[in-house]
Amino acid sequence: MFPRVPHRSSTAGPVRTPTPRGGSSLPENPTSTRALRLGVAGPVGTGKSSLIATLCRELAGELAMAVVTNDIYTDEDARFLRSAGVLDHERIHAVQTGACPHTAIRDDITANLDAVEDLELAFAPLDLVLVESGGDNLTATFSPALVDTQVFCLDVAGGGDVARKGGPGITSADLLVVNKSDLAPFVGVDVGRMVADGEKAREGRPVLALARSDTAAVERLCSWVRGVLADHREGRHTPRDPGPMAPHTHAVDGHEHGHGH
Ligand SMILES: Nc1nc2c(ncn2[C@@H]2O[C@H](COP(=O)(O)OP(=O)(O)OP(=O)(O)O)[C@@H](O)[C@H]2O)c(=O)[nH]1
Repeated sequence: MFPRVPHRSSTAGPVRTPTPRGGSSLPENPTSTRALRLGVAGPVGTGKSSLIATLCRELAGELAMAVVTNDIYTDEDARFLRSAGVLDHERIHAVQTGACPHTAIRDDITANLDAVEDLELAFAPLDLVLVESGGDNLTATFSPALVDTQVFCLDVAGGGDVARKGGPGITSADLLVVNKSDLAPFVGVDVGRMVADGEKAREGRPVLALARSDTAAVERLCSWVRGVLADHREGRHTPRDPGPMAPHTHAVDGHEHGHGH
């Protein structure tokens, strides 16, 4: 896809000179920081790939972007994004985790960090790299060593009570998205209630009700990304760790392995 490059430190350092881009309301990159790395996590099927496709569609005209996807056994999410035609195919890199998705975004981030850094070098200067986690459960969050900021995605069809159930993604991701709000009338969910539950759990951190067909909500999502990117460029953004998942075990090939996290 593109040449492998030596592994570099992932810290936000002066690795590039900014390129002004037409149409962006963002300030130029005064500190020459590397791209903002934005993770999108959440349970299976909540709309992570679609949210990333929407961000690419809306922002690729003003920001230089690339995407890393994670799937356990396939490259299906990368193929979905390539077929959506939202970015050049080479800017979308698939990581096959071969294990539970949180392993690759939190416990051993090497494959993802390599993919992010390869894209940043191959397409320098990039403004924004989106990293999609494989679909996991309510406890999966990104390591702050991999991404600078993270979105946790729920969807209304998963049940109106999910935002109340807590877990580090819901309570502490930088943005909680209550996705597919257009489906709420069909599944008997009160989106306002779900958003209020999320806000209560998050002590003021933002919650956004989103549907890809809702242009006002999509614009709010884009504005949030622009705001975090501006903070990142100005050195005002500090990556936060939403917190580890609970210790648990997985049965693999007849034996179990545990995660202490
Ligand atoms: N109605 C509606 N459907 C949506 C929306 N966003 C995504 N979907 C649908 O929800 C399904 C799952 O969307 P994906 O984007 O593949 O979800 P995902 O979280 O990436 O899925 P995994 O990678 O398998 O975990 C697809 O059928 C999408 O078309 C939305 O805003 N509204």
